[in-house]
Amino acid sequence: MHRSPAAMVTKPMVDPNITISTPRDPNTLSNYHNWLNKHTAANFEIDFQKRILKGGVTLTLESLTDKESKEINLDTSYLSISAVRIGGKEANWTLKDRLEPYGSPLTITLDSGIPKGEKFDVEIDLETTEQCTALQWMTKEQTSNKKHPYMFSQCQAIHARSIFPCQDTPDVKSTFSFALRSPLPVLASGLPTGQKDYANGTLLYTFEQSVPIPSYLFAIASGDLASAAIGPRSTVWTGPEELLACKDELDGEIEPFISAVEKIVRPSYPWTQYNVLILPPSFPYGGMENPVWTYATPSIISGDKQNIDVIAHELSHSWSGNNVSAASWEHFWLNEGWTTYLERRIQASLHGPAHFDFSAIIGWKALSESIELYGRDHDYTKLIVDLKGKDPDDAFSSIPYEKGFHALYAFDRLLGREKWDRFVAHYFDTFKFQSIDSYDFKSCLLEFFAKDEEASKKLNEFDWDRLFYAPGYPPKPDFDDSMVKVCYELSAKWEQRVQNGDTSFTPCKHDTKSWIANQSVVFLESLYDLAASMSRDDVLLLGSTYGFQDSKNIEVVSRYFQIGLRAKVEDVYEPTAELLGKIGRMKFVRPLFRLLKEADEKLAKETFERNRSFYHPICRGMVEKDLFGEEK
Ligand SMILES: CC/C=C\C/C=C\C[C@@H](O)/C=C/C=C/C=C\[C@@H](O)CCCC(=O)O
Ligand SMILES: [Zn+2]
Repeated sequence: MHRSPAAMVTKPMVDPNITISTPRDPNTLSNYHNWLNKHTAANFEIDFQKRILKGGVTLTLESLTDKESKEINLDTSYLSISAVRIGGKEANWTLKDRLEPYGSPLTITLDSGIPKGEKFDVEIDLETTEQCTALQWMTKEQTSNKKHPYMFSQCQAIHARSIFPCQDTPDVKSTFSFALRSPLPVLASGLPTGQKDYANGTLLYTFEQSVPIPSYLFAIASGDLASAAIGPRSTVWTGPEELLACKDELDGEIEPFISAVEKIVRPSYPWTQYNVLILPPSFPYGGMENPVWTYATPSIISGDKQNIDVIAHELSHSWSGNNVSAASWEHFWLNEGWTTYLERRIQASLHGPAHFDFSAIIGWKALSESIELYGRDHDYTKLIVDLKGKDPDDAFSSIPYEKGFHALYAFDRLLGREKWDRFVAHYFDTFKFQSIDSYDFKSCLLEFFAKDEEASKKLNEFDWDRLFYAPGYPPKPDFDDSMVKVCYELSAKWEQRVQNGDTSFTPCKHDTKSWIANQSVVFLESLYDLAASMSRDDVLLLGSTYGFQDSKNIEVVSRYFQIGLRAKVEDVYEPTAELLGKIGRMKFVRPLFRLLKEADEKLAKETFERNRSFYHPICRGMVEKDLFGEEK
């Protein structure tokens, strides 16, 4: 995702007089070092009319101290809580003042401490509110067939607390049961266990997640959903009108991905089913690795199977992130770096090694854009970031993905593939079902090779401080550039034409004929700097010759619009505004809005206001900051 300087405006900091004394994770107000959430039972009615969830949660907590703590602090954000019970009796509780960006801690005071290891249930009755940041509610008019309303959640990074009180930290994992009443089909991040109790046009949908998961992997969705099989343990879910296109795109693709990862990691796929929910276009990310059901943007359904690498990525999270989890958002690279690495290993295994390098070259471009936007010395360009008092959403960029990938790929090359792969299997097996930080990763690697003199010498000489704390670019390896060479050769010809008026090169549709869509992406990205000097004729010729302007592949058409906006070619302004009303994936929306603002600020702001309710609350907030800064 691209960042604009406006998006980096610092938020009000937490009150310095309040100590957030939790080990490892500074982004929770819960005292999870005193109490540990072991199981979460979520019981909600999905009220489409009021746009709220109403019901409650029961948290099974274990005391981690021997009667020392009498206070339980849970994360909440914009919740309406009506009762808290322990052992069936009303407890003494209060909702403290809001502390940006972490919300209002729910403090429950006990009459007496609880012996270490003892477990008890805390029942909380609540409703979500209009300000909930985790849920998007859509009217039936906002859906594609306009027949039924729709709702879905996105809890990463710290939005679960706006659905239910919890220890909202990836350092805590609990099993989950879900009981969700709705007039429309429901999905959740567990295995389905049935539908029952028909009442007033609604059913109770139940799910169980017996693998402990962190709160950010809590996920629910409900709407007019249909499903089709896409593999022996996989189904795709989406609106009935979109189902066949989604099935065609994904059918038969999942099992080869799973087998490719299982060749290098352990344990085998731990979540029983791997299903995909294709969401409405306002879904703000490419994909979200919710267990059992990956949530994905419809923009990956491009009809050419060219964007299903997003699914390879989300599936890889089944091991990295969902099973072995970063203990705090400061070590997010452990989730995303490993996942990006595994995703590229899948591509190499299915399509050949050049695809590993091709994807890494595209990733390097995304990395450099993020680093340049933040500035090369910015703390958020480090592998381990300092998020004390910060909102993790503000630190999100391609950096943990790509710098994380380079950290791991560096060890792959340093140790050699055979040794490294032995460690990869060991790492995922050692830390399965746990939350770890970068230092756990380091000691695991050092210990694994302790008896291998050659490997251990290399690892001890390795500059770990630079890896973890140096801002800016990581060392750039030599990539196999066979797949990008043709793209750069064509862009060199365009450069000659644009800058030196060299008309001996006549663009022709055959220039890109044998390319895959991502080669067009590389080509367009390589023209980005040149775009500022391109004439209207050049831009229109580029779009019409290669069919970029009408491409159904959003990765391609959005890059083409970026060129047109950079060149200030008015012909692309309206089509850009139109696209911005059809897609809410921030990867596309934010750079397009930023460039549209530079080209035509009025149109950019009008386009945002017109589509305000279409965007997901996370995207809405980010674009608002990008367009209006602090002025709103
Ligand atoms: C150093 C950053 C620390 C923490 C950030 C953690 C979460 C941030 C948050 O904004 C949530 C991100 C969710 C991402 C989901 C999926 C991505 O893989 C999508 C990537 C962009 C895209 O393809 O659309
Ligand atoms: Zn990811």
